Amino acid sequence: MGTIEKDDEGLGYGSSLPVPSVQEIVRNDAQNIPERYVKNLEDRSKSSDICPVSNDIPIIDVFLLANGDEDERQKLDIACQEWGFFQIVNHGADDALKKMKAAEADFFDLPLSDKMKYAMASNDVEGYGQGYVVSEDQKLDWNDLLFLITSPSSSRNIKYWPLIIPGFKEAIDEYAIEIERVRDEILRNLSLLMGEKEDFLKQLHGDVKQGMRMNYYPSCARPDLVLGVSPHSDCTSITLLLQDDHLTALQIKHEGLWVPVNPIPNAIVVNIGDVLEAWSNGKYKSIEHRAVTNVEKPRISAATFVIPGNEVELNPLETMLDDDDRPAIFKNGVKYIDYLRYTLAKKMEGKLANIEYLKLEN
Ligand SMILES: O=C(O)CCC(=O)C(=O)O
Ligand SMILES: [Fe+2]
Repeated sequence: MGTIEKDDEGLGYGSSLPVPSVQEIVRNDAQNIPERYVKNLEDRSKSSDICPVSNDIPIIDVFLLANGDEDERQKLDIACQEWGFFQIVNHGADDALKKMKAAEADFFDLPLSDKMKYAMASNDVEGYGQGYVVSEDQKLDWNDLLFLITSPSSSRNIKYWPLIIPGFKEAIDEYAIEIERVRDEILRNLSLLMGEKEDFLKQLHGDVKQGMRMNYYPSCARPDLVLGVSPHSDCTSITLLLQDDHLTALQIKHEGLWVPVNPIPNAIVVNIGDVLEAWSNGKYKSIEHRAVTNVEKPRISAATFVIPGNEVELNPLETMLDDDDRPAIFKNGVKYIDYLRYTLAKKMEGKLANIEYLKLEN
């Protein structure tokens, strides 16, 4: 099936102001950190806020889940309640994952003039640029990105796709299919855990889309002053993240401290987004996370966002409610598109500012 060329309406999700490429700033002068990237003192990473051990982040075996292993499903339940983050292994997507990482590295290796051919339009969040830039005086993250809607193929806006890179499209096609398979396995198990039929959550997404945010974090002479990505929760149902096998940079907020997510080679990091928190009436938690930078090497990551259809409502599910023990804490009737637009109109500033929009007043 061919991919349609869209008109200039964009996704209709929102927009982000154009800012310089950080990769280029570092290429021109690696020692100077422009003022716009120097975070306010209270927002910087401090060693006293970082948890010294991070071995507790759950590891889930997808092969066992797919075989109906009840213990593994219970592990998933605990992971989603207590951590909101876990790493998955035995997912069977090793080959696709390697090609995906290589294709992404090829894109950021292109000269700036080539990358700019895929720059975000002024009314869109898809394309090459930065996200969540809403004012000229806001502090910026040490990050460049390429955001693409990858599936269904009818939702792709091919003008943002760097098809000059041999194998780029094939790598994304293959990876997107593998991710859908893994996504469906996780959703199937979560449906059962939520007391629903196994295809329930998949159906609930309506016209589901997948979007991929490919992140490039240049090395930084002063990682203590900047952040790769500011603290945020994802406005997805779930997110599946590929990260560098050797650099620890992702951190999640757990019991008041930042816990580094040590990479496991070939694993995929999965996190619960705000949508699943609302559907589960708060049983499963979307977790605030951020990425820091390092002096030595650039880092790339690729987050696949599972995005429900625009009109899908974020009501807490009946099976997750109980008048006595679990009264509703999330509203009925909020449409996904309204929530997404609300979050994209603000800078990234943690989880609360977003999730409050979905919660009932107490
Ligand atoms: O690069 C990372 O490790 C995190 C990226 C992230 O949180 C995102 O793109 O939403
Ligand atoms: Fe994220």
